[in-house]
Amino acid sequence: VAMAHLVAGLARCWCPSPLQVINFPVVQLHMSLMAMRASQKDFENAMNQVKLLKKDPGNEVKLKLYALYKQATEGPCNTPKPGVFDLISKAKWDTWSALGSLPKETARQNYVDLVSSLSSSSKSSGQVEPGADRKPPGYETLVVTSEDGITKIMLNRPTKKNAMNRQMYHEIMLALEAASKDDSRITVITGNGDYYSSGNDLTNFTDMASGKVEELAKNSAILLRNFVGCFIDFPKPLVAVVNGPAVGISVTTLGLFDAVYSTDRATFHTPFSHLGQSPEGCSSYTFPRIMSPSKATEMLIFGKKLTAREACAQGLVTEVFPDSTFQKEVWTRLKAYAKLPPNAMRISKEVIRNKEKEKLHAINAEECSVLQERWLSDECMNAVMNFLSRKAKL
Ligand SMILES: CCCCCCCCCCC/C=C/C(=O)SCCNC(=O)CCNC(=O)[C@H](O)C(C)(C)COP(=O)(O)OP(=O)(O)OC[C@H]1O[C@@H](n2cnc3c(N)ncnc32)[C@H](O)[C@@H]1OP(=O)(O)O
Repeated sequence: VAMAHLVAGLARCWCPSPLQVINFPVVQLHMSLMAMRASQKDFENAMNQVKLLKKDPGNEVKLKLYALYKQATEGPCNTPKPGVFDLISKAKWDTWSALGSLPKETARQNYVDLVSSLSSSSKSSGQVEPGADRKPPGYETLVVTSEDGITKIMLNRPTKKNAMNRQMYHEIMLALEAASKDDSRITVITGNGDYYSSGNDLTNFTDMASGKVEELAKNSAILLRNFVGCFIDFPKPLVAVVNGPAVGISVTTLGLFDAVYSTDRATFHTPFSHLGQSPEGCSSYTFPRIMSPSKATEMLIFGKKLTAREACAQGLVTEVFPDSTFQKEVWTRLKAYAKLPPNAMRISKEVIRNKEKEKLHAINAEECSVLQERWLSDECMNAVMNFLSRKAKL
């Protein structure tokens, strides 16, 4: 966020037009950041402090520490990706790779900052209620609960309209993996607050300021491909409870859900051309099939925003409910569905979806590779800088 503000600040102060922003502030940005970087001594102290932590910081934080340590000591991840079944090594590899080309010095500073925040929260743990430190580790960007046969994954960055930062992409993958194996029968994704999700967090692009943009784009394409792959492969009925407007990737992935229930307050739009980007989430294949090629063009190429009722008429949304009764009606219905025999539901999903899986994985791979190029284009860079410098609302 600090980086985003810096970049936005630079854009406003030094450039009359956002079109000129991309190339030159990077060096100055680097220099000002260098001044506040941690020394090797600070880094070593932080490594010792980690061993003294009284409270287990939880798996997410441990993964983050691991990735930052590796990045600070070895640089970007270039080891082969572990197999899909080696979950722990894969989670470690994913977290490290997601750091892209983050410079070693920045990783060292981030590691020191993270340890320092853990140490201060661990010092104050004497004031919290007894036993609180035995709470199971949770997610930072999600609230995941399981009851009445339903696992609910709630996107939980309401002040950012549930924009998906890198952490959220990783956490959604982990939550889907866990939900696929727990004893729930249906999995639901929904949002906290007034938005379902505003799509990709555009501050994800601020890492571009640290150089090695090609590598960052490549790692982001891998992240996106894995993320969408989890939706393609999800084995149980997956339902979206769209509690408010949805943008970008939160719309395209709806084509991979088994049912989509929406409040009448929601809107659906994919401003890819406005952002110099191209469709993802397999929407280049699912949308023309769901809603006809020309309606898909209006959404995916021209960025037309649909109301919930329009999205329902075009088949993207299963049913629309008045906002005042939305939560009550949808959850009553889902609880009833969750009483159905789980094996029958899972096998029926397999019969419906399995024919398409291979095709969808191929489409996903192609979309990600096209996007990887798009992210490096001037059109995309300029659109993101526009948003970060508050010149455009999409
Ligand atoms: C090489 C790098 C690659 C990057 C990583 C790739 C990973 C995979 C990428 C997958 C491809 C996905 C594509 C998409 O999803 S495209 C869609 C992207 N989303 C947008 O373009 C929406 C942008 N947001 C807006 O237009 C408006 O914020 C919105 C209309 C959603 C709401 O407007 P409103 O006026 O009601 O509210 P605010 O703008 O004041 O928002 C409140 C705060 O939330 C922040 N916000 C909202 N959305 C985003 C977002 N998408 N990214 C970052 N931040 C967001 C907003 O800035 C406000 O923050 P502050 O309070 O701090 O100002």
